[in-house]
Amino acid sequence: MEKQPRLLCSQLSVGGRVCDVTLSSSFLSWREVVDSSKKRTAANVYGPLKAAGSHCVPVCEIIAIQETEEDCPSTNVGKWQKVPQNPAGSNQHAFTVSYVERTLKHRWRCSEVTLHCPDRKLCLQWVQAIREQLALLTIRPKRLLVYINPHGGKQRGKRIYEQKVAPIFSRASITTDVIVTERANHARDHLKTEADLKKYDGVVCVGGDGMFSEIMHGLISRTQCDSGVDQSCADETLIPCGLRIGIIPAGSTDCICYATVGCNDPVTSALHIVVGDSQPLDVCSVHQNNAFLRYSVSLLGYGFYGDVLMDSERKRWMGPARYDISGVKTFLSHRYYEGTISFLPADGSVGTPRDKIQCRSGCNICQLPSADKAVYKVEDKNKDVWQVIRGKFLAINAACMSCACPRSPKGLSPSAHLADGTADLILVRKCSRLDFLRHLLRHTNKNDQFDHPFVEVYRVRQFRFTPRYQETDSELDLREAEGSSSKHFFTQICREHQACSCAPTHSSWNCDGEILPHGAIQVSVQGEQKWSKNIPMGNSSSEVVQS
Ligand SMILES: CCCCCCCCCCCCC/C=C/[C@@H](O)[C@H](COP(=O)(O)O)NC(=O)CCCCC
Ligand SMILES: Nc1ncnc2c1ncn2[C@@H]1O[C@H](COP(=O)(O)OP(=O)(O)O)[C@@H](O)[C@H]1O
Ligand SMILES: [Ca+2]
Repeated sequence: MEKQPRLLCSQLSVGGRVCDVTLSSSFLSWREVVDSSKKRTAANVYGPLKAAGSHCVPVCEIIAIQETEEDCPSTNVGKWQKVPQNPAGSNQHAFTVSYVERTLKHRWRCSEVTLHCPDRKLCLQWVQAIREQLALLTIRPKRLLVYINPHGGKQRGKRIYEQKVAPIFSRASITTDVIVTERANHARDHLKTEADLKKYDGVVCVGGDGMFSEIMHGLISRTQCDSGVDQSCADETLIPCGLRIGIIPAGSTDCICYATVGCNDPVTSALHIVVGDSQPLDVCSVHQNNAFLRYSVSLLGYGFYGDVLMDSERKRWMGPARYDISGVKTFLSHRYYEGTISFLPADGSVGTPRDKIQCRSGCNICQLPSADKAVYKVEDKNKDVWQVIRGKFLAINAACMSCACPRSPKGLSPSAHLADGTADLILVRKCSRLDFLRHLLRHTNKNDQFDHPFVEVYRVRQFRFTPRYQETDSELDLREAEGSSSKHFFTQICREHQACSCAPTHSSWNCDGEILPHGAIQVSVQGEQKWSKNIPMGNSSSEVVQS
């Protein structure tokens, strides 16, 4: 730890023990004063007593500070009144500091410590000094606009917010305007046209990926509209949004929260929001022939995940279990889809989907500014050449981030980066049910899900997909020229007789958990530099923050 100039240093009492308490611009620390004249015991000869009595909290992780009023019942009047509470018996002036404590599996909790002072003047001096340090943390939000989807996940959004999140915001003196949505797209429309965004430092989404997507669409559309940017043009440079989005997980998959924070725990997310953590995210824009369709930040999946979603929407009443039932049903149906995928590969400097590098908060690759990425460029002849793959697929997935979630803790693409300007394109070709099951099961364990001959994965900047039934005559002719003449004859019959029994099967896209019925799409990953302000709050990996 780098030595910081001390702002304040006193001997205060913590839990009945006298401690040296120090405040610097970076840390608040307290260490029990060990009486050297005390007889040495086995416990303190080797130092554990001293170590156990030593604590250090980064100032940036202090949630709040307040003067403590210590009350206890008076015996004669039956009322509560202030009495001295210091076990040392010498004072009644204390202040309480609430701070972040890291627990297992990336979870954060709010802890408290009460420090007793010998007099009020010193107590106020400490409260003032800590408040001044907190006031310097300007990245922290003060006013938030909160949208709650009461029907997401197990329908616990409202309760989660009221019981677990609101008390933390209130302790951190964050003021909120809360809107419980009354219909799908309520939050999106409100953000797009009505909300007075100047009043807020951020927007909070209480719900799942679908709800996050609604809010993201509202904010992006509002910003583009205010700036006169036409979203329907696939090549248009988008204007960054000025507000961050915080996620309180209360949905069914919560993959955007899980993949960014490392867990789907509402208290952890609330604490990340309070301390002002942020993480830029890549956003994919999805178009069809110059018509804007949607944005995506997690999964764009055609075939298997599109079909799971389509089936699961009819079972919403089941809550998150709908995905398991629809997953099994879709797996058993074993449908495959034919089509053409073309993609623009990413530059080699952003790594590969199989390099086993895990993206974390502060990731080196995501932090490279785009100009530096160009300097690092590995000369790659294929860089600007579209690659084309035709075939029969069980699933075509594009993951802008790992898509880690409780069902798959490492995710669909474990090495995908959060903000590198690329997506991982995963093609699962037609294979046997058993092979597909092997592939799916590898999402739930440590084995490499890409290590199958029928799975291909590419890191891409853009891609296009055209299902066979939407291919133009010239595309079909090209394909048929590659195939046999009998195939050509067969295809002609099918194209001319739409009602024949061999009509192609259609899937739809799963776009962050929302159904996109369009088959043919064009997708571009908007570089993170364009989205550096449109970021979820509450999403740094604790492993990095701890280091
Ligand atoms: C037989 C064992 C099968 C195990 C398969 C496990 C594979 C899990 C991969 C999960 C990828 C999740 C990608 C996330 C997508 C979400 O955006 C989306 C919407 O989330 P929400 O709004 O919170 O509901 N969720 C899904 O599409 C669910 C996919 C579940 C597939 C089983
Ligand atoms: N009040 C509401 N009533 C019905 N649907 C809503 C409401 N608010 C939001 N939605 C929609 O619910 C869908 C699912 O929301 P989400 O929070 O992602 O839950 P889940 O993770 O269970 O799918 C989203 O498409 C969102 O637009
Ligand atoms: Ca990415």
